[in-house]
Amino acid sequence: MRVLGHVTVLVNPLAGRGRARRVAGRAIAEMRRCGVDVQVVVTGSAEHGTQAAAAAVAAARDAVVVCGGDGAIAAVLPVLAGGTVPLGVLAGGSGNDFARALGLPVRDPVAAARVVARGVAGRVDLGRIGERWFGTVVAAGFDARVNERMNAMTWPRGRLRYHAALIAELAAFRPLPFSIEVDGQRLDGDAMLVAVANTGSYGGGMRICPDARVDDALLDVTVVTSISRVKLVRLFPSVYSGRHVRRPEVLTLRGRCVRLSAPGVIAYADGERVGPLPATVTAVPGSLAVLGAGGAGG
Ligand SMILES: Nc1ncnc2c1ncn2[C@@H]1O[C@H](COP(=O)(O)OP(=O)(O)OP(=O)(O)O)[C@@H](O)[C@H]1O
Repeated sequence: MRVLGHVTVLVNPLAGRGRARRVAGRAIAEMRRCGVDVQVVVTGSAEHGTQAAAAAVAAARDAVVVCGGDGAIAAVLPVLAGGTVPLGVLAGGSGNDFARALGLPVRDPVAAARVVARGVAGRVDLGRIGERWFGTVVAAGFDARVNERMNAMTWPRGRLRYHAALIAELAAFRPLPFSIEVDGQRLDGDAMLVAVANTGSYGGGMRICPDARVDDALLDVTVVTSISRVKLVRLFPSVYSGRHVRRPEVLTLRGRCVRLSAPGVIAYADGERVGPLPATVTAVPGSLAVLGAGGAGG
């Protein structure tokens, strides 16, 4: 087996509420056992992650490996996008939707370490929202509001906080007047949410755009049109299977360039706050080299 020479592992200690630290311990030991020279940087912020990735590329390391979740991966995309230094992923976040979409191991740190050590990279698409790169999904509307509300809460912890934010937002939410343009085709109307996806899921397996593929050079768009709260609650469980897209109140679109506008609506990408709409989202085919990519679709 050919083994990768020198890699830098960036550990996000916040990811997965501490899970990344445990994953890092096991995965790094396995990489070293395989003969990889591993330099470890525990990063204190997303900015620190970006800087450490830039330093690794400048130092001609063979790969930048992120031990964290989708947010920590997003932090290194400005450095790695468009280049040849591959990203390695040791899934240590709560959701790990990017790793899932690439078919990388998300529950087995030793298996993830072996994928990195093998050193075989494939290229996948990324998206851009404005000037910012993303790997998974841009969310705007109800789901982004839940995210926004959850980030402002300090209690309860974990999954419960998500559900508490969801219920609170549901009580307050009104449909939003969106304008959506996909490759020049415009659609105006009230909607609960719009998601623009490079890969199929967000939030740890919620398959909001279930047919999105990371290597098709296209973005998938899911629009949940204006529906009652009761219908929205009923729709929610089907997002886990992706069956919601079969319902008449859900529209799906596909294209290379998506323009979104809706007054006062905040966009999120890779679970991180981007800012208020309007925004232009584009697909950038083959822009990221990833170790072990090419195993799965999503
Ligand atoms: N390299 C980094 N080092 C430290 N903190 C980071 C880094 N990258 C991002 N962060 C911050 O840590 C938070 C959590 O990061 P991350 O997304 O990696 O884990 P997660 O939220 O548990 O996983 P997921 O996004 O897959 O659900 C981010 O919202 C961001 O504020």
